[in-house]
Amino acid sequence: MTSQPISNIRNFSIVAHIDHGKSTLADRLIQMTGTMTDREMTDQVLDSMDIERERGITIKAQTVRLIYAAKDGKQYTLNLIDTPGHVDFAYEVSRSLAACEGSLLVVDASQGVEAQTLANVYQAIDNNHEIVTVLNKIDLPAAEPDRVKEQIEEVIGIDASEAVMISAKTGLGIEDVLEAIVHKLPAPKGDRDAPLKAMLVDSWYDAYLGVMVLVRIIDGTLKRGQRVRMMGTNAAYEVDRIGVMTPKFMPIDELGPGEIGVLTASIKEVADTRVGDTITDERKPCDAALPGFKPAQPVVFCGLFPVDAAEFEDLRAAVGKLRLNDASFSFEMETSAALGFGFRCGFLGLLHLEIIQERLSREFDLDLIATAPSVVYQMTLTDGTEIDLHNPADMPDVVKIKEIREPWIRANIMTPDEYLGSILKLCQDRRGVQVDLAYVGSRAMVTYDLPLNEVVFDFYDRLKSISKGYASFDYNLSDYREGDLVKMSILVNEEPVDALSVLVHRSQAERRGRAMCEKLKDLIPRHMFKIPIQAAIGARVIARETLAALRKDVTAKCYGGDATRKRKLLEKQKEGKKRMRQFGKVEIPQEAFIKALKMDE
Ligand SMILES: Nc1nc2c(ncn2[C@@H]2O[C@H](COP(=O)(O)OP(=O)(O)OP(=O)(O)O)[C@@H](O)[C@H]2O)c(=O)[nH]1
Repeated sequence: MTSQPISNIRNFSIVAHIDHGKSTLADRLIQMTGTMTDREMTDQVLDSMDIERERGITIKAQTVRLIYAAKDGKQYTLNLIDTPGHVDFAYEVSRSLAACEGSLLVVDASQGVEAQTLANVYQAIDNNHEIVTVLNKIDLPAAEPDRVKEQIEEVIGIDASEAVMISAKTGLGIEDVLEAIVHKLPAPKGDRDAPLKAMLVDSWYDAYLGVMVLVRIIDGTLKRGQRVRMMGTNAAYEVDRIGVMTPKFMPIDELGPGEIGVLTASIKEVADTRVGDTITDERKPCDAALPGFKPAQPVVFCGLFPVDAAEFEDLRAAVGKLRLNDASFSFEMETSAALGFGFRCGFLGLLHLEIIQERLSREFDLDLIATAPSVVYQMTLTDGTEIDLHNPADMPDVVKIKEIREPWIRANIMTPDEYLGSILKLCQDRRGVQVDLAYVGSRAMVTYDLPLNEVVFDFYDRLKSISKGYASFDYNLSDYREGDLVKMSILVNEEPVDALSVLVHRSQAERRGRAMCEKLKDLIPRHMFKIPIQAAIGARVIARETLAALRKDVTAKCYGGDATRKRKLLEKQKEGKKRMRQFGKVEIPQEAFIKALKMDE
């Protein structure tokens, strides 16, 4: 591949609300520019992980270089950086955007602007992007392009009169998108003769090539064999390979200013690379690193334990493997009185947590118990020590605590008018503080400050069910605020089950405690004896349920009868047992740990 003049390069990303058609459009662009043959196109090329495809969400940002012969007779190199479509990965999104000069704003013409459309497009605008508005799904009978254009102008405040109308599904209008990219988005700028300055945009692990690092060259050139230094981690490497993704890796000799490509350099783990870091020449470094470098911080933690204690080593190997490819996932060993050996894991957010759990059970075939997700609390102790608490089980004695602070988020919710009342109530119940309420046509746009603690568990599920799926939600971590938080323990048959203890706001403790006891009463099977289930703060019991004793043995009714039937029943019971955990004399099913925490209001 010959090197292009910088004026023929366009770097762009696609910003959209989930499901508005970002991946479908990306695939069409790849197909139209002949980068791949139809046979090579799997359903959606850019979302390559199984779970991503199944759930239809983009998790890891990927990139692709397209060669487009435009109507003006010139050939252009278009670099598309795919951004993850979820708030958990906000920092990755911000770095991907910082690597481009423009964005395609894709809006579903039948749905209009949603919460994530706003969050993402504002980020693009913050990065000084030129924006090309694309209205997708105009093939749908419900499409209302004129109304949506108006809405975009009104809500986002950008000119939508020249919006490109397309159907990514049928292929209509895709060439217009390519022309708009070439003519409306600016070419990158950069100085070829300056020392190398490149941004580390993303990294991932490839089974054949090892750790691959996606870079955007700002100034200078990057060549094979060059010695480079990462300015944030201060590690130095010799570059083994340079290439571009088409979307397959294709080796090239050199990357110049404005270009986006990939390097490999015998880097052992993805964790050795930091998104947002600046890469420079070891011998002739640039003066200053790029601004805005911020290592990813886990915000949600939970314990993961094997159902079968013998699988602990398998779990250790599995989390180690996942970490190879995901620097933002962290873990350390943990022991629980109730659950034995496991790991305390840190995640960027709830979706991230769910993805990792799912991968562990699916790809590694592990049966896991996950404890209640918890946020990171900051504490000041009476002796002045500051600690970060990741696990409610490690909560210091209350007399030693001077102050507890919890993370708050600013949430944007967009919803059809008719669900607004219930949504406001939900936010209010979760200790929310209303910041703003505005209308866009018949849709309400509410901004709330909420404690992350109240959102982590099932806020999103509740929001979706209240609004029949129509409300959309987006958030940013804002600050830490002091809170009157207490540790609530759950006792089953008088024994505390540490994996079920949670930190709650004092005002919510009784309600949460009662709900958890009621849930557990339904989730724990009856035993031969009566089982008290209690919620307590310190020594004070705040809620109690009693699970009545079971009278008969399951096989009693086939006494003297058919032996096969009896064996089958026992086997069935054994199967059930595998998913149970013994607590003192009581067996608690695996599913109880998560289900007990869900609130049906
Ligand atoms: N009718 C119609 N459906 C479309 C069109 N474009 C995409 N879709 C469908 O809309 C759904 C979502 O499309 P995706 O491309 O996966 O959406 P996305 O924005 O990439 O979603 P994330 O990857 O989760 O961010 C899929 O079922 C697509 O088949 C279109 O132009 N017309």
